Amino acid sequence: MGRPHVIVEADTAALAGRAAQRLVARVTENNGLCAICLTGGSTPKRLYELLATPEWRARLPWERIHWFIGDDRFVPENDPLSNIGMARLAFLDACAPPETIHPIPTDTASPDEAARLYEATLRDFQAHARTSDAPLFDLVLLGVGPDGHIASLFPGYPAATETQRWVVGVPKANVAPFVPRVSLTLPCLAQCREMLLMASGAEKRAILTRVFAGEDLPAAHASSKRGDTIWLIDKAAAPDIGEAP
Ligand SMILES: O=C(O)[C@H](O)[C@@H](O)[C@H](O)[C@H](O)COP(=O)(O)O
Repeated sequence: MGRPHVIVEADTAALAGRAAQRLVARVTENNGLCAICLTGGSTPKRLYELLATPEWRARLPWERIHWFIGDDRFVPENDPLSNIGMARLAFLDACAPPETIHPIPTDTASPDEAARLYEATLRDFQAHARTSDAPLFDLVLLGVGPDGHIASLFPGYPAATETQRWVVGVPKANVAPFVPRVSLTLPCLAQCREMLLMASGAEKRAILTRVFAGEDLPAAHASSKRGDTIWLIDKAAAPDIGEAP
């Protein structure tokens, strides 16, 4: 990848505020139905909680924003490991009309079956709810794991190099304890006006150094094919790559 566009904020609270501003900007520039792809993890949780506060809640046209999830564990939504469950608790259930929330269907027979159904949901949404020239998503949010994974695309596993399918089952990966997962793929995540990758804390500095050096890692291959790719990080996570713009 080329040198990424990097925004460095002072701390996690400032990072969440900047992410909320960008989300509002993406929604405001689209007068039709908006589509936002959420992610799991601790960093975005701060953003989600911020969106539920009266100040930010009032700034969003909730009835025309549709919420998807970039990956999830194959567990019920009320399991503490569920990404959509976390997002529901943090803001969706309080703010978003139920029909605008699109979870990965984990009450199905297998992760592969869930992937097939979710891909059909996404393709149907793009065909019928988006205007013909719009990419699938207005905004894709992502976090990065210490091994350079994004969503559930782990380095060295087939899901990370999938080129055709939009959603895949992830039956194993080198994390313990592992729970089978379902993940959007790089070609699916790339269909967005903005990809916003968030990372905070000193424990992310080493992996960001490797990603920004262009190592062969899923996080280094993640980019928007239809718009901007932005890394939003805090000072503690920032590698020594020069001054932020
Ligand atoms: O379900 C998950 O855990 C995510 O989808 C995963 O890709 C996450 O975004 C990264 O592991 C970063 O997580 P943190 O923000 O918690 O470090």
